[in-house]
Amino acid sequence: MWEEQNNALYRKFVFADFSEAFAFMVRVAFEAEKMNHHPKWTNTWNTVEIWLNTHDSGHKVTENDHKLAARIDAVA
Ligand SMILES: C[C@H](O)[C@H](O)[C@H]1CNC2=NC(N)=NC(=O)C2=N1
Repeated sequence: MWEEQNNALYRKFVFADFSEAFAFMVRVAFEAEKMNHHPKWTNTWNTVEIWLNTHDSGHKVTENDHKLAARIDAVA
């Protein structure tokens, strides 16, 4: 589930291994490009952590962040 913390939507995704995690990141990258809205994220082996906010709006959580979060859930 996404949590709101420090003006960002945050969620941690854990996969079976690095291949699954990286394939997810590729799917997210294409969704992000389509929206021109991009995640801040980290990857450590099978784990991807994502923070979403809108720097163009003073680093606040906006509708675009909720929209990208929903698209990320759909490709997870
Ligand atoms: C110029 C371009 O539209 C902006 O820099 C976009 C690109 N991707 C972005 N991604 C996110 N998460 N927030 C933004 O404010 C943002 N702005």
